[in-house]
Amino acid sequence: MRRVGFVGWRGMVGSVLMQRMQEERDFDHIAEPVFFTTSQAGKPGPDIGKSIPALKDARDITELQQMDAIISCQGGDYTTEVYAKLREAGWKGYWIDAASTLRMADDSIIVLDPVNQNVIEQGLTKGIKTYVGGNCTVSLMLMGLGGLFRENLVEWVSSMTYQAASGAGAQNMRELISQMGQIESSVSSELADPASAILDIDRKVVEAMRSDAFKTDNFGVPLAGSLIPWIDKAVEAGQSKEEWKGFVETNKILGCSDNPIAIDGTCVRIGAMRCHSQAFTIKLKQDVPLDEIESIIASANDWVKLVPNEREVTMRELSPTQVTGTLSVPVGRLRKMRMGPDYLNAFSVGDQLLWGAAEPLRRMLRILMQHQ
Ligand SMILES: NC(=O)C1=CN([C@@H]2O[C@H](COP(=O)(O)OP(=O)(O)OC[C@H]3O[C@@H](n4cnc5c(N)ncnc54)[C@H](OP(=O)(O)O)[C@@H]3O)[C@@H](O)[C@H]2O)C=CC1
Ligand SMILES: N[C@@H](CC(=O)OP(=O)(O)O)C(=O)O
Repeated sequence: MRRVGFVGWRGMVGSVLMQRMQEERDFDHIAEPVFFTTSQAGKPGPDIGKSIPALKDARDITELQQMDAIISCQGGDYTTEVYAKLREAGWKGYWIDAASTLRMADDSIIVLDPVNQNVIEQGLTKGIKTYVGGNCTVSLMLMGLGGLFRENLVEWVSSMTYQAASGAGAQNMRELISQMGQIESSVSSELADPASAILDIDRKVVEAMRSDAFKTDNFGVPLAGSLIPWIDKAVEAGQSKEEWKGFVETNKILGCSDNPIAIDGTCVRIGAMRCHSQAFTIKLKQDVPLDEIESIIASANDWVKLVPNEREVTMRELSPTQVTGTLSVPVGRLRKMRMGPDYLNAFSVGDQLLWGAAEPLRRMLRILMQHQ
C-alpha cells in the first residue's frame, strides 16, 4: 500500500479524518500520500509533517489510477461522477468512502470494524475492493448496542433519534448558531430585566422565529428553539430515507440481510451541534437479567461506556455537550420497561463526525495496510 489518495480532506468530515490520522500517526505508515481537490489543483496540500506533491485534480482518472487506495469524503455526487469511470478504466485499487452512494452495492462492505471485523475480513479474502462508512445514526447505534446484537439477543429495535445539525453539513451548523443568536437578540433587553414578563419574552421569541428575517436558508425552517421530525427525502411507506437506512444498513453491517432484524423509528433533527442521541426500545428474544445486559453492552468494544441509570450522572455524562469531540459512546437509561421483562429501554450519545463518519474510514485504511 504505497500510494494513498485523499479526496474531500478539507471538508468537515475530511478535516476530522485528517485530525484523527495525525493523532494516530497514520501517515507514518503511508509511503506516498497524495491529496486531490475538485477546486484547487496545483495549490499546496495540508501540512501532515512530511513532504507531499501539490494538490491533484480529483476528476483526473489517470492520476487517480496511480493510487493503491483512495479515501473519499467528498460526497455522493463526486462518487457518482468518478467511481464508475475509474473502475471502467480498469482500476483495481481499494476505494474507501464516506458517502452513502455505494453502501448497498453487492460488491461493497459497510465498515465498522469494532462491530463487523469478521464481515470486513471475509470481504478482503473474497477480493472486495470497495469499503464504505455507514450512516452516522446506524454506526453509533451499533457502537452502543453491539453487544446485544453480538449475543443474538435482539428481536427488534425501535429507535427515536435526536440528530445534530452537523449531519446536515457545515452550513447548517452555522445556521443553527445564527438562529440561536437571532433568538437571543430579539429579547436581550427583556432578559437583562429580571422583572420582565416571561410570556412577553416567549411571544417575542416566537415572532422572531416566525419572521421572514429568521435565517432558514439551509434547514428551511427554524431549528433553534424547535425541532424537525424529518431527515433526508421520503422513501416508501411513509419512512424517511434516514429511517430506511436504520434497517438496511444495520443488517448489512451485521451480515444478516438474509434473515434481517426489524429496526424502525422516527429520525428527528434537534439543535445539538455534532452529537447524535438515540432513545431505544429493544425487544429482547428472552428475559435477560439487567446486570447481564449491562456487562454484555459494556464488553462489546473499548469505546462504549455504561452510564448508571441515575439522575446526576445521566445528566452529566449522557449528553452531547460531554461527548462532543470524543470517541466515547455512552449508553444509559437502561431499565426493563412496563411492557414486559423482555423489553429494554436504553439511550445513547455519540459524536457523528467521529464514529459516525471519519473513524471507521481511518480504521479501514489501517486494516488495509495490515492486510497487505
Ligand atoms: N456531514 C456528515 O455528517 C456526514 C457526511 N458524510 C459524507 O461526507 C460527505 C462530505 O460531507 P462534509 O464533510 O460535511 O462536506 P463539506 O461540504 O464540508 O466538504 C465537501 C467539499 O467541499 C469543498 N469545499 C468548498 N469550500 C470549502 C470550504 N470553505 N471549506 C472546506 N471545504 C470546502 C471541499 O472540496 P474541494 O477541496 O475539492 O474543493 C470539500 O472536500 C457528504 O456528502 C456525505 O456523503 C458521511 C457521514 C456523515
Ligand atoms: N443523514 C445524516 C448525515 C449523513 O451524512 O448521512 P449519510 O452518510 O447516510 O448520508 C444526518 O443528517 O444526520
